[in-house]
Amino acid sequence: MIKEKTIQDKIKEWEVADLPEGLRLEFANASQDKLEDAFYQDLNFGTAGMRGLLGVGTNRMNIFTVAQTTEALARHMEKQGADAKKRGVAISGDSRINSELFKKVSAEVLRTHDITVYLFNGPHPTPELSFALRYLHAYAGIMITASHNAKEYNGYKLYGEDGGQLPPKPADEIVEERNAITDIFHIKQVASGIKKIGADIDKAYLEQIKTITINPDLIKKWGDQLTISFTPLHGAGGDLGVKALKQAGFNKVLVVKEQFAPDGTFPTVKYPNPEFHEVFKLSENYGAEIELAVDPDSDRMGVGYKGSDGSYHYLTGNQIAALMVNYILTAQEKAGTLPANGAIVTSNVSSNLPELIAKSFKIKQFTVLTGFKYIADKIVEFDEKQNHTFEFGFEESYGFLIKPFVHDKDAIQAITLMSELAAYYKDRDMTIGDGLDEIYAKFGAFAEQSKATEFPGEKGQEEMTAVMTKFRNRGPKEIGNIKIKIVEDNDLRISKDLTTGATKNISLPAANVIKYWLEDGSWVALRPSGTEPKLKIYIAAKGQDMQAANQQLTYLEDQLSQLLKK
Ligand SMILES: O=P(O)(O)OC[C@H]1O[C@H](O)[C@H](O)[C@@H](O)[C@@H]1O
Repeated sequence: MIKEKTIQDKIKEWEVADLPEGLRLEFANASQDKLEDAFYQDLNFGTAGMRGLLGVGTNRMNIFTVAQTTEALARHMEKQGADAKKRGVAISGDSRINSELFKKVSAEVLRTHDITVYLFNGPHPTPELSFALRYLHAYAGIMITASHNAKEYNGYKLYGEDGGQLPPKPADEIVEERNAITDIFHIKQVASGIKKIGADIDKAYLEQIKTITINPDLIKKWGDQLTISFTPLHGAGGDLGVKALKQAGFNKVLVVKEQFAPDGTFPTVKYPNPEFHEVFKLSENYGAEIELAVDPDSDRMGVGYKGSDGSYHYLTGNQIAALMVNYILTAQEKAGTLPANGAIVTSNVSSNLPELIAKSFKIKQFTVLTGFKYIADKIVEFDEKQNHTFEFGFEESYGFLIKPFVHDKDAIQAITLMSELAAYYKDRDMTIGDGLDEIYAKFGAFAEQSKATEFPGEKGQEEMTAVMTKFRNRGPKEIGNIKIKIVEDNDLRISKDLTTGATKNISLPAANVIKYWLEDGSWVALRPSGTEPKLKIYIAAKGQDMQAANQQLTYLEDQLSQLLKK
């Protein structure tokens, strides 16, 4: 039994350790509060692996915590046998501060265990790493990125041999290995025998991207006219993004120059997050018909379009997904390529509209928990059972996957499809917004929103747990004047119908999510984020038309915030 170290034990160890200059200075100047936050835990493994502030401490991203986690992966692989080690690990990273350094440390730790290492040269997108894993037949993958977080953060995503983010079981095993590594300052590293990759994988990945195009004639018709602005937000996706659009036949791509070069300080944006409209400020100057933005590791995409009034409008992740599902299935039906056993996969806090659209084409829908790894799991299951053709996967948090040659969300695929979709509406003399209205008229109006409240630090964690417990214990019967019909408590994995009292088991794994289905078909859900110290609140309001749905959304938002204050 290893005795757990106290915060003070850990601080003492770091005090005498041989730290690089930057970390040493930070340590020396840190306040007591800061030190406590930096040492109260080892960096958490959440929805998307390990993510945290750069800096000194066990609760921070630095060369020591990165080496420790990689050593844990290596020990885990030793236990899997010679084949796993021979197949090896592919390592990539985005443009963030220290991404290159952490890639190097990871590579060198693995090499001491004689594990094959494929190291991407320079910044590359996350979906490309996912693709590379199956392309290289590697055993695992490491992606150094903190996705869309501010520049102060970095992170470490672990991938399995199927190209998906590591599911909870192996992730837990690696965390256990990590806990057993008590001296994190003397983890061995060797620099020899690292295989460099990059241009070769770009080429193979871009070849696959060609399969995204459904209607090449449409692109031939509009490719020289449709204007598209594209920003990688200082991240890793610029080069591949431009190449993907070019090869598909879009010749009017206006690159947002100020944000094109990889730069981990993200000089033009505070949060390089395409969920936020602010990131499009510079794009707007380019005056394009559609605006595409991808986050620094190019797994998420945001979209804006110029409305008939000449101003820009921004879509939510749910709206983008509805448009995409509608376009894919419509275009495939026309081309005669719609599969008979097609299926889409969505998370339990995402919109139901894509499901309604899919069902109108006799395409099935599957629900999973938040975390794209669960969508990837479904793809693997479809492959094994040969029972469904994967047609689309998405999460409301701006993550989309069109073709399963990647097993994670892929913004390079998404910008390619989105451009074709814009051409489809242009061909019909419509904007993307008109396209959405057409969908609402057919399937019903939905207004959705995801909001997050910050609960930082150790105290924040406790407060967030308390909010969830309070909701569970209080058991509201209505939100404002709208009755709750069904309560889904995913922690207990029980769904209860409040009108009949009947209960059903939820087949999803346990997770801290509560979802209230209201009698008018709207729903609200609460869950602590698994990547950031935030409580996420999701609202999906239904109405006769968009005005009614929006009104309902405002009403529910207001009522819910009152409930949260109680
Ligand atoms: O809501 P969270 O737990 O913070 O997760 C938000 C998102 O984080 C990462 O990007 C994961 O890859 C996604 O699958 C997930 O949806």
